[in-house]
Amino acid sequence: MASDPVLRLAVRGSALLTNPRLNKGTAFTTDERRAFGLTGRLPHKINSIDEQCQRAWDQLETCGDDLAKNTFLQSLRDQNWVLYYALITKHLKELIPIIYTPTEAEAIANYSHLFRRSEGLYLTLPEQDAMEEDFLEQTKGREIDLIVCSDAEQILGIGDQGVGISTAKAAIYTLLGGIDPSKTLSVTLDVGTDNDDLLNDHLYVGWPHKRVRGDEYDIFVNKFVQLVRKYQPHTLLHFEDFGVTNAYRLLEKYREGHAVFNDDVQGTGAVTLACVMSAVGVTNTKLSSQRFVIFGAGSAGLGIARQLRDGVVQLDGLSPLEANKLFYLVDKFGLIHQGLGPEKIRDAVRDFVRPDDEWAGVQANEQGKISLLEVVKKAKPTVLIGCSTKAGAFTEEIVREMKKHVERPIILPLSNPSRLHEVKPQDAMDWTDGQALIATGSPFPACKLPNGKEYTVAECNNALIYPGLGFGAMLAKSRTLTDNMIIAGTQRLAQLSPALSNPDDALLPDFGDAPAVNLEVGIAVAEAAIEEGIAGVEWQKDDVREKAIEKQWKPEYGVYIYDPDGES
Ligand SMILES: NC(=O)C1=CN([C@@H]2O[C@H](COP(=O)(O)OP(=O)(O)OC[C@H]3O[C@@H](n4cnc5c(N)ncnc54)[C@H](O)[C@@H]3O)[C@@H](O)[C@H]2O)C=CC1
Ligand SMILES: CC(=O)C(=O)O
Ligand SMILES: [Mg+2]
Repeated sequence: MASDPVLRLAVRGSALLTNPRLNKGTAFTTDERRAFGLTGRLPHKINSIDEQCQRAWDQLETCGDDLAKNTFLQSLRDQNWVLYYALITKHLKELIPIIYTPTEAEAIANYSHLFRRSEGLYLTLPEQDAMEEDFLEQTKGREIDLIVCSDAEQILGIGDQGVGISTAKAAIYTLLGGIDPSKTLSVTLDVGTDNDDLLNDHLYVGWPHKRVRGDEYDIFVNKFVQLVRKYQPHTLLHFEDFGVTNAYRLLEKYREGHAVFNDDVQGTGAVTLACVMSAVGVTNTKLSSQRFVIFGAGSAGLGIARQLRDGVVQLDGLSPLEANKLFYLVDKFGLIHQGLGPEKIRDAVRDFVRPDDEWAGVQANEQGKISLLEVVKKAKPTVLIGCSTKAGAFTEEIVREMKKHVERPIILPLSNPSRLHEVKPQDAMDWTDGQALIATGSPFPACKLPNGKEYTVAECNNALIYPGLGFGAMLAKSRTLTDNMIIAGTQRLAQLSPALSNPDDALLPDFGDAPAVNLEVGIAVAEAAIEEGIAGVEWQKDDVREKAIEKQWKPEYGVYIYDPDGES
């Protein structure tokens, strides 16, 4: 579906040129220029979208570095949505790392200094009396499919940024999930920040106040969620980069009765399960015969542990209790084991706490921690996953120790951006004599193998699956996003893994194929919703593919007809 195949518009002149959803720039046709009062506002030549893309690409290439490219693309989006999405779609592999991880981390860290134009809805705690009015100002009369919101407490691996991320995540929904950008809304929930650099920066654009927590925070977030439920009850509500305690609490609190999704928990869990399923296919073993060490037990780490555990239960038939025993979680206090005591063990990790007697006699380090190295020595993991933000944590000693006990170690350093990865893929490959199966959170170049061949490092990033999960839930008009729907999407992703047909190939599909992959994920998710009886559509499972293709938004210009009674 083109953005708007035929649109009847009452907007004219500069109001049309400054509306990024409607603006076509030099692509307005002669008839449109005459009808909308644009003849004198545009140079003579009428360009095709391909010519516009070429011009934008040439300009982009003059930008000095990736951050400047990110800023350029941001400006382009402010001017012309179709051109922005068309350009990135044409150069997906090169430009996703510019508008998303790793460059987006730098853009968010510099948000206040790069700020040019408002984007989405800003809801600030001290101004919450006006929240309903502000919300309606941006949503009234609009049919919104998706709201991406963030309180920016744990942005990627760079921590508390006060404001940021939602717009990049929403753009990915359009690029990789085919979701109409006019049906998305990015929301910043500004509850202050504990980042002193921002608080001391007089150009900081957010609310310069310590981050508000506790009841006051809950009331503010609840007010927002209730507005979504009241005015946009069918919208998918996507939570991104909340701090770990809020991430789990909010997901549990709101997921019943509304399609709510936490990307860092569920999206990361799903893509990692797909990746491990693919690796297990290469090693010709089963999920249930793995031993998993997860380093960093925050939103992502715990989401991964739960999703892998549920995968073991659903796919291999283990009981949840048996499946829990396959996991060893390591966080700031070292291995999470009973002896740490209740103040160091969050409720959410309870399923995975190791018994003390199992570790009797194991050497704790000088701070009393059972270190990652000791865990690797004793647990002999087949899968080592990093989501700790601790760059270089998978040292040579640790990786070599892992290799002693397993022929093909599965090593997934997932922290973002690239500089925070727990190990460089090439190092992990060298230390395992070319035997490691590797995927990373941000894009990395291929590794050189001892036999002179190259190994493609898959990007295990939730963007390979969350746009499809969201699209599928929306397509089926599902009231909730259930675990079954997520597993269905995950299995479809795993089936598309290149390693399935060639064990030397990447563990996950290439990001250049991410739109087609997410479409397949979306179809699987919508089919699962229909099977579960929770879809809100009249049509049947057999119709899903056709409906999905029909609903995909494409960055193409529609035809505009002037109509004084049309959209103004
Ligand atoms: N590849 C992907 O799709 C995704 C990657 N991530 C990445 O994972 C990382 C973590 O993200 P979140 O889970 O959202 O953050 P988080 O703050 O919820 O979790 C980080 C965890 O690591 C622990 N940690 C920090 N330093 C440590 C150390 N030295 N040793 C052991 N544990 C340590 C923290 O205590 C915390 O529990 C980030 O870099 C993020 O970008 C997150 C979501 C998706
Ligand atoms: C990819 C992502 O969601 C993160 O790094 O937080
Ligand atoms: Mg995230």
